[in-house]
Parts: sequence; structure tokens; C-alpha cells
Amino acid sequence: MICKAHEPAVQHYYLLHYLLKYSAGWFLSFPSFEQLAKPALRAAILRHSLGDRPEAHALRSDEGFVMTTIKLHNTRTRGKEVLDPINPDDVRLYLCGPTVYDRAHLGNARPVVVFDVLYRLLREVYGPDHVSYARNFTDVDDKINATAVARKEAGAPGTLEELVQERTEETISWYLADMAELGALEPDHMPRATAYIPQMIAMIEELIAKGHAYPDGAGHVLFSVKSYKNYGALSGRSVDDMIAGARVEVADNKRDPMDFVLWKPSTDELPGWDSPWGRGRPGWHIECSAMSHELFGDSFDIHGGGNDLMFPHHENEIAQSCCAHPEGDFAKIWLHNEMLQVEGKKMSKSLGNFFTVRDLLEQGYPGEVIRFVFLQTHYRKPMDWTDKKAKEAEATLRKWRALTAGIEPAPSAAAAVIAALSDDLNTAGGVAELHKLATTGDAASLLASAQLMGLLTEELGAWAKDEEVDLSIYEKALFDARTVAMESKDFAEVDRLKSAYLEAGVEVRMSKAGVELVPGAGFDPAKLEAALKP
Ligand SMILES: Nc1ncnc2c1ncn2[C@@H]1O[C@H](COP(=O)(O)OP(=O)(O)OP(=O)(O)O)[C@@H](O)[C@H]1O
Ligand SMILES: [Zn+2]
Repeated sequence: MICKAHEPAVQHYYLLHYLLKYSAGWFLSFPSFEQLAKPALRAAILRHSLGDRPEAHALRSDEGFVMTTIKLHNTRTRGKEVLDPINPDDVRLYLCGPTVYDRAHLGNARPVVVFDVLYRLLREVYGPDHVSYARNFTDVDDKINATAVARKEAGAPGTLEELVQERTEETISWYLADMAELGALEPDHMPRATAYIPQMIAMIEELIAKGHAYPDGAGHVLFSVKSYKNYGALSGRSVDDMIAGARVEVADNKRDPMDFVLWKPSTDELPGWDSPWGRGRPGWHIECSAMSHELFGDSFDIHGGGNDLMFPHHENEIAQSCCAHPEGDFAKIWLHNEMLQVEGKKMSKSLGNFFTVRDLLEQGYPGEVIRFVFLQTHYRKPMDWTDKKAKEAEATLRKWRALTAGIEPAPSAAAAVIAALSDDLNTAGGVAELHKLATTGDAASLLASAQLMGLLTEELGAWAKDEEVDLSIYEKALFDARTVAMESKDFAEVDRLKSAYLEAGVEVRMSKAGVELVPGAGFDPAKLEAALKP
């Protein structure tokens, strides 16, 4: 803990406070440092004296007020940067959400969990009412249309438009349910592309007016990449490299092979909207530019997604937004998570090497375990899902849940955990700190710190509770057997139960006071059940 009295800025503030209060008269009611309602002002005062010193990363007062310097890796500048919000009263982050044509695979969940940790950290530091998080749904797309066409061909009733809507609605509800099971808080805004078509059309018109886009006369509008000199700056590639590396579609209607679609025609049966260029629908990239602008304006703090979106999606978003609104910065920090892999390759629908979040949940992996596995790898490193990791995560969570059962969380998370998360979301470092807290037996702090990372929460606890209840039956069975054995001096049943429990992956702790069973890494509830049915 850093004593606030040692901080020069705070000392100066108090000095000013008392000078005004006692010399200028009582009518001047000057708020105390803690009473300053605006985190922005408190932050500015502290930042002024603390600068970027490491000990300033987690600072708390006796009242539990936390002011932290958060550093994030910015893809745009290729280095870690101090997050200096445009408006600390409203820190804004935007995550590219899913195209809702099918269930989310485990890879799709990675950015959601990463951003959820960031969202929780920002809420902790700036206050829950001072953070706005938007994650969109792309609900107009060729892939969605294809699912509707397939259903129609299979004889489903309804128009194609209705089948498209049916598909997007069901996919969105699956997505929300699956992400909730991973402990992800719902964002403040979940804009659907189809609700922002007028804003997209307006933005395209603006781009045409400013000479950055052109209609082809056949229902398409294209963005002119050559008209934006910074194109490629995010991913650090030249336009020529990009043409060579990507499958750039050469088409007769493009002035340049790199130009990309802002608007395209739609058939009469498929979803479409009237526009100055005829009935059509937006390209994918303009959706995020228009939605983030509508919600957050010309400039906001953080924009993210998987690093597979860096090019072309994010390059294109930047080109569109910066050309339509040159007075703004669009996003200041670009955060990209690395890929979840399967045998060294990106998990993806197109490669077919995927399993869904729902598959895992149905196989009996609790959502909390899946989340914990994610948190053990830094978001900028590739990772694999393995059964071994899941088993270890499950055993750890079970232990921590037992340790914190019935305990009130500490008023705030441990400073070391906040410091780890503030250092470019070092969740693996945060988990290491949780282990330390568990080892020292600081259950209240363990609970508060784990909850900051979205673990050991009430909502995610059902899976562990079931077994807690069950265990008491087995503890009682062994306890009763021992009571009988003490009389009869025949310990055969006690020994049988003990070895059956061990066999089921449960550690047996016996004392005069009673029996305690602690499930270990290889815990098998079915075997445990069988132990009582000899
Ligand atoms: N293997 C992965 N690991 C981590 N993030 C991923 C992975 N695959 C996709 N994502 C991320 O998931 C989010 C949703 O992406 P999107 O809806 O475009 O995926 P998709 O088209 O369904 O998946 P795919 O890339 O498998 O075709 C994006 O932020 C994307 O970067
Ligand atoms: Zn996007």
C-alpha cells in the first residue's frame, strides 16, 4: 500500500484544501481528495505526481480507491502504451463481433474472454459507469444467406428473408448463452449491422463526396485504396506486399485491384435496402466503421479483434473511418489477440478443424474451466486447447472454490493481481498471483482477485456446487463406517471405502473431528458413486 500522505500531488491538494478552507472562509466548501466524484480529476492529480513509475501501477487509498496505470500493446505503434483515455469518464472500447451464421467455435471465444478481462479491469479502475463496451453482430453476410438458401432448398417454409432472420436470431441467442457460460459480461452495446443501414449509406455518400469512393454504375460502390496514403500502416505492409500476399479479387469494376466493396447489389429474394446505388447491402468493413461512429463518435480508445482481422478488415475500417472523419483519430489503441490453434493451425470454420463452445460444454467441461484455460496463456501468444490443461484447471478451481466457500470477498482485488492485468493484460501473471494467495491461505483476497478475472463468481459456480453437496454423502459414509469399525475393530469397510475414493481421484483426509474429501486432478464422479454400491 502506498500511503497517500507521501504523494506530493495529494499533499499539495490537501494544502490547497486547508488554505482555502481556513483563509477564504467557511462558505467555500472545497471537496476532500476522496470526495472528488470524478475519477478523471483524481486520476489527473495522481498522474501528475506519479508519472509512469512502476509503484504507481496499483495505488489504493484506505477507502479502497484504486488508481492504476494500464498499459496495452498497440498494434499500430508495435509497443506497449499507457492507456490515457480521451475521456476517463467514458472509456470506450469496440470489439469486432461474430458473423452470425453458425455456433461460435472455441477460437471465436478467445477475443470475447480477452476483452471481458479488459472490460472488468477498466470498470474496476474507472468505475463501472465510466466504461462503454460495444461488440457488434454482423447479421448481413453471404454466409448467412447461404444457410437460408440451404434451408429453403431442403423444403423449409417461409421466404428467404424470413429464413435469414430466423438463422441470425437463433445464432445470436446461442452466442449470448455460450459466452455467458464462459463468464463474459454482456457489453453495454450490441449493435446489429441491419439496424445501422442508414448510417452506412450516409458514410458511403460522404466517402464518395470526398473522393475516396466511387460507384461502378452497376450497383456497387468501391473504396479507392490509393486515395488514402496511410493504407497498410496498421499491419505495417506496403500495398504491393498486400496484393502479393492476399487473395485480392481482380474485377473489371475496380480502378485498382486493392479497392474493396462498400456496397453491393442484392437479389430480390435476399435481404436488401434501397440506396442511391439501387437495392443492395453493405460490405462487411463499412459496418464496423458506421456502427462504432454512431456509438462512439470520431475518436475512441480501444478497438480489438483477433489478429486474423488486422488485414484486410481493420485496415479497411481505418481507411473508411479516417477518410470520412479526418478530424478524428478513429481508434487510438488497436488490440489483437493471437489465434487458438489446432496442431499449429488457426482453428477456423473454413479449415474444418474446429469444435464449438457448446460441444465442450456438452462434453462436461464447465464454462469456468474453459475460461481458466484461456487465462493461462497471454492473449498475444498462440495457444492450444488440451484435455490436460482442462483437467488441471478443473482441479485448481475445485481447490480454490473449496478454500473460498462461505467466505466474503476482500473489498478489492490484490494489488499484485491488478498490476499484472494492467501490464498488457498479463492474465497468466494474474493467475500466478492467485496461486500465491491460495498458498498463503488468503481466501478473501483470492476470492476478490479471482472475481476480478471473472473466476470463482457465483454465476459460474453451479458445476462445483453439485459435487460439494455430493461429497458430503461420501464423507458421511466413511465417517459412519469408521464409527462402526472403532466398536467392532473390523476396519475392512473403512479400508475398502478409502481405496475406492482414492481410485476415484479423491484425496481422503481423516481426523478425529471428521472426514474431508478433496477431489484431485483425476476426479471421476462416476467411480465415486460406484464406491457406495459394493
Ligand atoms: N482460431 C481463432 N482464435 C482466436 N480468435 C479467432 C479465431 N478464429 C476467429 N477468431 C476471432 O473470432 C471473432 C469472430 O470472427 P468471425 O465471426 O469473423 O469468425 P468466423 O468467420 O466464424 O470464423 P473463422 O475465422 O473460423 O471462419 C473475430 O474477432 C476473429 O478474429
Ligand atoms: Zn469489425
